[in-house]
Amino acid sequence: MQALDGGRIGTSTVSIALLDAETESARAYATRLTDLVELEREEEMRRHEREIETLSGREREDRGRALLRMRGRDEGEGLGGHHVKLMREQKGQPLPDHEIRVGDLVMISKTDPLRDDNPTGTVTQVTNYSITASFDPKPDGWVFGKGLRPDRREEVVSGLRVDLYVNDIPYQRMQDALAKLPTADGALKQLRDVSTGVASPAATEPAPIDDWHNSALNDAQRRAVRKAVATDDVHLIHGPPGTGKTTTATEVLQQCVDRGESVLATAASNTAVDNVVAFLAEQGTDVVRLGHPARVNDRLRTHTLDAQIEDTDTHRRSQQKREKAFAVLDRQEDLTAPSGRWRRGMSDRKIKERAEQGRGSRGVPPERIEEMAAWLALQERADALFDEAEALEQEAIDEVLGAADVVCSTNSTAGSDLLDGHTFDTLVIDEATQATAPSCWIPMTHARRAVLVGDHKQLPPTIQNQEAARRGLRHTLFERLAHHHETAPEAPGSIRSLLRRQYRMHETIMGFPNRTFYDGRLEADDTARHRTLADLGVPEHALPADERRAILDPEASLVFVDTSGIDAPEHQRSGSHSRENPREADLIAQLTTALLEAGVAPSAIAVISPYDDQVDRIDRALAPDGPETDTVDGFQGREKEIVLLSLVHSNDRGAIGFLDEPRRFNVAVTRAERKAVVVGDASTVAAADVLGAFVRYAETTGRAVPL
Ligand SMILES: Nc1ncnc2c1ncn2[C@@H]1O[C@H](COP(=O)(O)OP(=O)(O)OP(=O)(O)O)[C@@H](O)[C@H]1O
Repeated sequence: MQALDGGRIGTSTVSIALLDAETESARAYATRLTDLVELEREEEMRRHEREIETLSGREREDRGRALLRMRGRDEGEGLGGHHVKLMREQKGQPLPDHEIRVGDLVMISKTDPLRDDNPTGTVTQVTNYSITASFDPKPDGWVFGKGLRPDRREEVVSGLRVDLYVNDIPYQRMQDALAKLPTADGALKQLRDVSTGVASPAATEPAPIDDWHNSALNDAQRRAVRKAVATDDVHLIHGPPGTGKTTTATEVLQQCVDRGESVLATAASNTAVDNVVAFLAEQGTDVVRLGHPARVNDRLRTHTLDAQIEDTDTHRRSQQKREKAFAVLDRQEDLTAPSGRWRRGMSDRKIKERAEQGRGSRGVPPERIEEMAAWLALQERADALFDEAEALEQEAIDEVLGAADVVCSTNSTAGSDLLDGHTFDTLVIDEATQATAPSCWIPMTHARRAVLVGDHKQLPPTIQNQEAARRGLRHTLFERLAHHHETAPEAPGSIRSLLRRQYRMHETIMGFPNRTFYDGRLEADDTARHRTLADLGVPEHALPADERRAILDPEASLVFVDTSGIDAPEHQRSGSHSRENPREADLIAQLTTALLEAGVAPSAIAVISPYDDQVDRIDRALAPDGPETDTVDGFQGREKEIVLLSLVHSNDRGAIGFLDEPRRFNVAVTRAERKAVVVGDASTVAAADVLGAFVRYAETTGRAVPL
């Protein structure tokens, strides 16, 4: 092989690289991942098809994935094909809430949404009143309401249905990022080769740091920051729940800012990004959060790019230009537009020439021509003003991005046009073990080096297609890097830092995940070890005298409430894939109310459940200004003094659905600081290994309260 290397076969040069079963060439790696992303995309389409089959149009509209009673207007040829504007049949009616966004694929149908020949198009614009999509080829006439009613007097009102078919943008961005890998050079090539195991990470000495933003960091956290800040390519920060991964990542970001670097921080989910933004903002770092303000936590809206742009003078100037443009367009109203009847085939240039000469043309009187020329002049003026407004808007964006210390976004949004051409000195991906490799590559193509933070014992990325999962999409970049460059975290050249001391949970809450998931290597910091509700000044006598007192006892930090003795069956709403348990929801509402009445602040409590429908039910049972409610997946990375968890499942089959993923249960029980109350039916859930072990742990070490 050595003899062959560098030689020629025909016109090709032979290059021999060392590959084993686990290392792939860059091209093979990118191609494989691109194929897996495509499988995911197809799976999403199939899921929409299945939902279209099983739900009525009205039900799908209620979920925001279809729009009924629509009509189409032909907008002519444009970028990407033939444009059609879709609006409610009734003029001027706004669209209901929906999930359809620019870049999504939508399908139009009239009688049967499952017909193979229904046109599909890409959404190019969304307003409160309309969706515009481009189609190639041009859809048939029925889409534009062409045709006559049987009485042949009036145009048919279309009665169209628009269905969300696939949210294409994230897939496109992943594939665009992967497409850059085979021909990458410089920093991206090194990141790629270290990730595929072809190259070794560059050896660096930990950076000396004297000024810490967070002086509370422990030795392991400081070591992790020193190594991350010094790395030339990749560093991994690994730690169980509450060990301060996000805290450490925040320090890494701030140290990089201090060194004058440009910094990008991302995560797969909006919640995780919000979490990083909150940490940074708390420390007074200037952050700008990319992404649609509607998907950003209310408290953090002021950090969004949109909000910050609105505060700039440049944006105000842009708005003024826009207003002027509209005023100019208003003046057109009194003039004759150069449309079919008066234009008579004349080009714009011809109209202007004739107007200058004061001449008419083929039955169009000179005064009409003059009006049309004036109309055209106003149009040009308005167009120029709109262009200037747009340029100023771009300037405002650049201003805000340039002034920010740290840019934060989801992995996917890092692939938006906003960051086109931007390369950041350092990228930090939080909760990287919850992101697929293609998702991480989106921000990685914008970075010189990357710090990945995660814990592979918490929730993995959601993968919809089983084949894609099996063929490797479930292995995250974090895991792959850890695997390729496996050395003890303490070893000098290791690319991995391990955090072990947790600052969140009372030791009884920590005990179960520690023995089940972390081989007993987790230790509780003294500040957290003995924290209970009693420290918050909740007196036992303030609690109700019924069985709730045993459950809410301030000294009991881990309580399992067993509903197997009462009639509390799970339910499934019709058409829903989710689950709910009304009795559990009522019980949780009563427990929460008792806590609030005993003086606990709503902000100290969170109620979580694996199921959306149960969260929704509990949410409705609580007062609007009551505690936060969320799914377990949505609450990953978060913490609260008291967490109530509703397991939901109660059936004769021992079926536990979402809870069959032990990592989801790990996330769920590790959110509480002082008190975790888990409500569930032991006779159902204990059939599963991990949950069975948890019930036994609660009986022996925590507290079990049978109802
Ligand atoms: N060195 C420290 N001293 C005191 N408190 C700390 C320290 N490090 C972290 N904490 C606190 O511990 C809690 C958990 O930290 P953080 O959210 O960063 O952990 P995490 O590892 O990211 O958790 P998760 O895995 O659940 O996302 C936070 O309240 C944080 O302020």
